[in-house]
Amino acid sequence: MTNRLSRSTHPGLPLHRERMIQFGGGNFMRAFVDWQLQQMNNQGLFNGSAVIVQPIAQSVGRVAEHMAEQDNLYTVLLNGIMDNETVNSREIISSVSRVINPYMDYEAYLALAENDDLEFITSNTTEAGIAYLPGDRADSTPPVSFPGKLTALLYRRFELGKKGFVIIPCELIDRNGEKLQEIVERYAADWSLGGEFLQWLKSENTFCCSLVDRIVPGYPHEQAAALEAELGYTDLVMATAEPFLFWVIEGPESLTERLPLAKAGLNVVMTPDMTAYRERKVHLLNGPHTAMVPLGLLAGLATVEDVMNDGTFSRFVKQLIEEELIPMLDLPAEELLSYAGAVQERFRNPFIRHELTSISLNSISKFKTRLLPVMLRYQKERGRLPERITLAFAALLLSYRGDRIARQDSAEVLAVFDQAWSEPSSFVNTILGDTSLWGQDLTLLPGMGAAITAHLERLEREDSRTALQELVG
Ligand SMILES: NC(=O)c1ccc[n+]([C@@H]2O[C@H](COP(=O)([O-])OP(=O)(O)OC[C@H]3O[C@@H](n4cnc5c(N)ncnc54)[C@H](O)[C@@H]3O)[C@@H](O)[C@H]2O)c1
Ligand SMILES: O=P(O)(O)OC[C@@H](O)[C@@H](O)[C@H](O)[C@H](O)CO
Repeated sequence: MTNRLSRSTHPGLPLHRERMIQFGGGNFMRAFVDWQLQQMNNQGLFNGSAVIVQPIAQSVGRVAEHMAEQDNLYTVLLNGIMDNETVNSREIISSVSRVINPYMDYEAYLALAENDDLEFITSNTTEAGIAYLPGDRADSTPPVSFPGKLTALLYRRFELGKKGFVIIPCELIDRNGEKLQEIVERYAADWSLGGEFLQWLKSENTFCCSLVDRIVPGYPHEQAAALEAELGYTDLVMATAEPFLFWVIEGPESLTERLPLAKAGLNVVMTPDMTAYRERKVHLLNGPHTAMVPLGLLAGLATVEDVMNDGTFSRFVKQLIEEELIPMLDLPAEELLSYAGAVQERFRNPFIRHELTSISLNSISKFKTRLLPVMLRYQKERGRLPERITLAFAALLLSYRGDRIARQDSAEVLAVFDQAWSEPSSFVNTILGDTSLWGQDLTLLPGMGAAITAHLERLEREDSRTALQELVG
């Protein structure tokens, strides 16, 4: 039994002044944003830490408690192949100062507004976090939603007559910075915070849209005991990640100096327009992830690596990318092919276990943003449906019957499926026609109903591997 990681087991690790407020202390943020702060600190380029704010009442995975027990230290383990070299690094991250739970200590949370050193705000509260919650109140301690909490903090900062923040959300939603700003302004209006505050919000604060990319499977449950022996200490919040990292920030040129990520050698791009980067990533990385999940799970596969090591499945992924996704994107084909090649290498990473079930969370909304737009464009341009996306779509609908694989989605979405599956003969029509799921009536798409019906029948008759084999050869 080893000792718990702490500043006693590792004396001498630097303590930095707080320069960033970070909403959400999940695996991703700790292995992405805080890991990057650490790299800048290692080179003397930032000399700052992040103070994490817990965005919801419950501490997911008891991260807040474990961080406190470990003096806010934790380990990031990077495993993979980078520039043809095997990377297996372990680093103790000391760039988080503390975790504030605003549900337990709201005053400590609001007191962040007093600290002039704090100039950046980041967040990852999952796709669900950047949302307007009708009825959220200024006098709740704290307001329920993340944007509500942020509005309260910004208002306190304004009242103190201090400068604003550079705000960089990392949630995987399109135009995340703009959406967050929109909701903060809506609360400012709802809560009658006044024209001067609105003016300060706009002129003193910069909301940047951003796009993040790093695969972070998180806590290595299966290897935890072996790692503990290797590291010589116990760390209940260590996180595994791939070495690859990419962060696109749509922000002013001056940010390059203030947040010297690129100077520290990190793969970070500051750009006035991130649209092309977003399309490339969402459709060529997240899209195949979402397509492989139901097909892989129905065939009994467990991880992304299992999918890539299976001849039939990896052919499916390659064909999906090259024949159905890339031709529908507007960037130069050569650049897309090179990115897609790198993505498939990352999917093959032999050192990390990326569970299909962890990607499956909220698969319906993921299908809508990651694959449906490509499917619609393909149908429009080619006059027929893309076969691979359509088969994956059918597998997804089947998986939402809930009898063969476990579903992870909101109660509303599951209720729609339960209702639709209760009448199997009309299921296809009901589900494709549900505009709350797809934003449009998919029964109107020529050939869609018939294709989905045929695939569903086939997936019931044969397993998904056989169905795939017929398709990909
Ligand atoms: N893990 C990855 O490989 C990866 C890579 C890129 C992006 N992401 C994104 O990061 C997000 C978080 O992933 P993770 O691996 O850190 O997960 P995680 O479960 O470790 O952390 C989730 C975080 O979100 C917060 N949260 C959960 N529900 C919320 C809600 N309704 N409102 C506000 N906050 C909420 C939790 O408090 C926690 O801080 C994912 O949704 C994904 O969009 C993950
Ligand atoms: O994180 P999610 O659940 O939104 O999506 C699952 C994966 O597609 C995603 O985490 C990717 O691994 C990540 O976006 C890579 O940067």
